[in-house]
Amino acid sequence: MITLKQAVPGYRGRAVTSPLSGTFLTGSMTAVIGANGTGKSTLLKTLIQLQPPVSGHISFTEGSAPRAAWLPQLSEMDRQFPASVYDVVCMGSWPGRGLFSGINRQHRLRICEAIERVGLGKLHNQPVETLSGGQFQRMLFARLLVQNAPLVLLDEPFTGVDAQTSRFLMDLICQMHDAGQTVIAVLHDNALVKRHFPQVLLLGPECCHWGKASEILPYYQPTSLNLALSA
Ligand SMILES: Nc1ncnc2c1ncn2[C@@H]1O[C@H](COP(=O)(O)OP(=O)(O)OP(=O)(O)O)[C@@H](O)[C@H]1O
Repeated sequence: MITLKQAVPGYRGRAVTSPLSGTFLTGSMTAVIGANGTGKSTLLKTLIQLQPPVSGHISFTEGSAPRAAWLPQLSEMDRQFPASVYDVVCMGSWPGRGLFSGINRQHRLRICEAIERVGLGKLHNQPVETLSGGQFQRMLFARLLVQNAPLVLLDEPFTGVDAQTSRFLMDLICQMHDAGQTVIAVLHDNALVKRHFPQVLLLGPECCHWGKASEILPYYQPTSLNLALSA
């Protein structure tokens, strides 16, 4: 469980949201929605402790932050990185084995299973720079599967991805949730949120709303600009 008490995400003392109070229950599935620039990505970075809140508190039931897997926005990823699909998915096993220890048979099996599961079975050795947008995102999901972290943070996971792959990746997210992982995802598609996410956190310039999707979604209609930017 992650509890926010008047927590304000921001940069170098400058708030980007109004104060947030509420709880992400263990095993819950929450969509973070709101217009561009309302602080959705900044909130995820704050939850994963890449930066402290400007004010207020974030506490964790276990005492310290749970192990987290983070899928950043596509625009923050280096797609020219000289590595293969296998290399990138392999990075998901670092938290379990340490950066400098070798990979054993079990790790290799887990990595290969994840690559198969996302439908990239024939592309193990494919250089990352040659992947399509959908293949790239599938590879990052394979890395999330290998990480198998209790907390999964997804920042616009369907950006640049075709409808079929989006549906496939959404299924994977639901499977993570069914397996007990806590999922927090930034999304711009209200219909998708309504279909799959029981909880919603709506960030706005003046105030924020947090609760059941059915209660929060009527407060927010994404503009065509938001949808275009997230497509
Ligand atoms: N590294 C940074 N340093 C300072 N300000 C930043 C930094 N990154 C983002 N910001 C600012 O913080 C505010 C919130 O940005 P953020 O990316 O969190 O919004 P967002 O809701 O995720 O937007 P979008 O939907 O467009 O991705 C914006 O005004 C942005 O300019």
